[in-house]
Amino acid sequence: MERSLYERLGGAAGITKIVDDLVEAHLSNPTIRARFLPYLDRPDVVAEVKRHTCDFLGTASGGPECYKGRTMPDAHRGMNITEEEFAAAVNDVLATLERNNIDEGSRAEILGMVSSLKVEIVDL
Ligand code: HEM
Repeated sequence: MERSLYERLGGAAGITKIVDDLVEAHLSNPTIRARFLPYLDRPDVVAEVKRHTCDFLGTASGGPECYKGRTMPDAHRGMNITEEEFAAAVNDVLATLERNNIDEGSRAEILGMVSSLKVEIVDL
């Protein structure tokens, strides 16, 4: 039987590493870094958002986690995130997965999931 996406991401430990790397990638990405810089003064908030993002990925990939963060529209409402910013964030996701040796099929699955969320995140 094929391994679940959760297993292919390396389970809880693999996902934690991916989310840590993703935040670093966002902070180095000129298109979106300004959105995340203010959080550097709030390590408690960063920890909470990271934990939510791990649970979000865990829940979406078939792991035992249960996402208890806000809905995507609630988390991003009022930010006026542009299509360009959304594309930059997706690029960070794909580059981070590749850097963590996640196979191409799994990367394509995540690209599909993330792309489907665009209407819940952009222009709110
Ligand atoms: C690619 C699709 C995206 C997904 C799957 C996603 C997912 C998430 C998740 C799960 C959270 C945590 C929500 C919570 O703690 O309740 C979050 C928060 C956040 N996201 Fe996104 N996001 C995406 C795109 C973006 C983009 C494009 C930006 C900005 C350029 C962005 C900026 C933020 C910020 C600043 C927060 C923290 C909000 C706060 O705590 O006030 N996100 N996102």
